[in-house]
Amino acid sequence: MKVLITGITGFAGSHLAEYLLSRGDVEIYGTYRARSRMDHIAHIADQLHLVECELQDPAAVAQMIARIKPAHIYHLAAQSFVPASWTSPADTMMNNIVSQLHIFEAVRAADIPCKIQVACSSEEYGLVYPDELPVRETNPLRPQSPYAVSKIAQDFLGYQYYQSYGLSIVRTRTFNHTGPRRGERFATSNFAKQIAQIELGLQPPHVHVGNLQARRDFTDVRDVVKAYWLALERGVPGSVYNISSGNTRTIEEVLHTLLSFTSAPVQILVDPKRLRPSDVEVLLGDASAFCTQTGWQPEIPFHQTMHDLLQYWRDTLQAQAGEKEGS
Ligand SMILES: Nc1nc2c(ncn2[C@@H]2O[C@H](COP(=O)(O)OP(=O)(O)O[C@H]3O[C@H](CO)[C@@H](O)[C@H](O)[C@@H]3O)[C@@H](O)[C@H]2O)c(=O)[nH]1
Repeated sequence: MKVLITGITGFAGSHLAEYLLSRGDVEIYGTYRARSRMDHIAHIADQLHLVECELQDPAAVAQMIARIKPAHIYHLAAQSFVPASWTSPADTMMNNIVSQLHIFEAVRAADIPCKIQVACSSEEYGLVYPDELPVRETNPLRPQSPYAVSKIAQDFLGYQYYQSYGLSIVRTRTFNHTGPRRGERFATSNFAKQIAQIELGLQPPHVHVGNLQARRDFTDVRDVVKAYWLALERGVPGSVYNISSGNTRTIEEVLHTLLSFTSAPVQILVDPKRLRPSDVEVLLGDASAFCTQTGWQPEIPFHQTMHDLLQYWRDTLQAQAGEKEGS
């Protein structure tokens, strides 16, 4: 079976490719852009069919889908960093909404029996009241960022293309996920990188942070990509599913978990530039609909995820230092 992963060079895309390869029953195609970095997939690149494709170009997308004729599309490519959606809101809308429209239109034009997973987000819930927790798929959406609005548009377009044209679309509203290869701008990875830099003497012993009071529901990316596979194998087309762990913790707790793995003395400094115009205060998801439908359960404990993320940064920084010495 041919599967297509948009954004295969990214964080979730690279983990999904690894997971699908471990299953051994699929032929994997993946899109990247001219400026994409290949580090996350370099170790498996010879087992993938990589296709350069700008998803904002409708003709390129149509040609690519008509040629590959994938049975599954995992649409993971996106502008996924919430703060960037305030500095470049139009770019976020184009990347997230328009690219997805091009994929849907290309599948319609190719007239192929293709299942599509749309990567939506818990950010869509935005402002959630205490009596609404844990949040279910039926909760009102009260977005707190342009990014959240873009994900609501992706989500509702998925619903509408299913209703209007019968496209076999499953929407996943994934709560925060992290692990090795997480982009360094995101809180967990940013803190882990800073700690690893402090250990190596590459930065003074200060960890710079933003809003530590926000609460998030974290799942390991390696569990999340299994959920994406199950979403298309066992999910009901037209449906939307939360993917979450059912646990919430403050960002301060996340930081202290990471700090528990180091003996480096560290001072925590709040950087006002890291605060957002409006931040989602609390996210805690109810994934029971997805678990019941697909049998999915998150397996990797949060401590393990944080440990592996810190180790990822230690290894990455040491490798970079080795390269500099060698050159
Ligand atoms: N990035 C960042 N966030 C910080 C920092 N300090 C505190 N935070 C807080 O940590 C929380 C998590 O921020 P991010 O890791 O940037 O993730 P996010 O905004 O919750 O968005 C992530 O999860 C969404 C699902 O809910 C995803 O859709 C999105 O793409 C992203 O992965 C936010 O409340 C943010 O204000 C910091 O130094 N950097």
